[in-house]
Amino acid sequence: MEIEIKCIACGYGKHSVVNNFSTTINQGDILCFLGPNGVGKTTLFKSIMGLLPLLDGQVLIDGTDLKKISRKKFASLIGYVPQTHSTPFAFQALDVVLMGSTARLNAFSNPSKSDYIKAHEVMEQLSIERFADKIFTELSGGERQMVMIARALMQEPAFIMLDEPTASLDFGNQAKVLKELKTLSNQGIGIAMTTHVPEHAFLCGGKAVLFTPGGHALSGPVKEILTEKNLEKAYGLPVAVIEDRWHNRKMIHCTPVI
Ligand SMILES: Nc1ncnc2c1ncn2[C@@H]1O[C@H](COP(=O)(O)OP(=O)(O)OP(=O)(O)O)[C@@H](O)[C@H]1O
Repeated sequence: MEIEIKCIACGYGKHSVVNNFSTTINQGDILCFLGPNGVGKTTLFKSIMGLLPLLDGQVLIDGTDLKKISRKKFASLIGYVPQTHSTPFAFQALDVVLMGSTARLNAFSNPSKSDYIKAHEVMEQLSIERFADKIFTELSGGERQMVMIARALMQEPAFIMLDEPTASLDFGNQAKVLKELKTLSNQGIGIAMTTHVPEHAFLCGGKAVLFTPGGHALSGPVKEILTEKNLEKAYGLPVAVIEDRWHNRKMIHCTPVI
């Protein structure tokens, strides 16, 4: 299964932010989107998710135009973890995770016993089982982030799109989320995520899309795209990309030169 993004333009009203952008996401891929603030990564993700109307182009899932896919079917194909998440109601974290299963339910049906079992399993997988009974709005930003990833996993989607999934996480939880995303991609789920940390893209392996300030996108294997030259072009300052070895493991560090 693949998501084909074909020459899309997206933005607000008549104002386009991203123009003529194309890429393909296959199941099992990890595709990291990088680029400076305001270049249009969130706008692009919202447009792919159908939350903003496309100004031009098409998003095809296995050749079928997104517009022809029902919302219910779509939810079973792509899970979405937005950048900010708030809920006006005092739901328990477990309820928020269970909301992921509503994609598969009818309008008036309640989650089944197996949905509850699965929700607990997913929370355990992400080491957040201890938050199950806590009120979502009373969790920290990072804890809420993990709950939202669990909610996306409840949908059992073929793809997950995550907008800055590591943004408010501590050092350890950032690594835990990246490791989890790698595991999910090894299990065949296609992952698309935005990040402001080039090292995270190197840790994930896979492919990268790097937007430069003019909105031009470079895409390809991470090592070919996140070069010193391209990163300097994107962020407007020299960047050192250093290959290293640690206990026989290849590591890549990425540091701005200030
Ligand atoms: N609701 C909106 N209406 C009009 N313009 C918007 C709206 N939301 C965002 N924009 C504009 O669209 C542009 C792209 O914003 P977007 O949030 O997609 O960037 P981004 O690359 O995700 O940024 P960041 O890395 O800071 O999250 C920005 O210039 C922003 O001001």
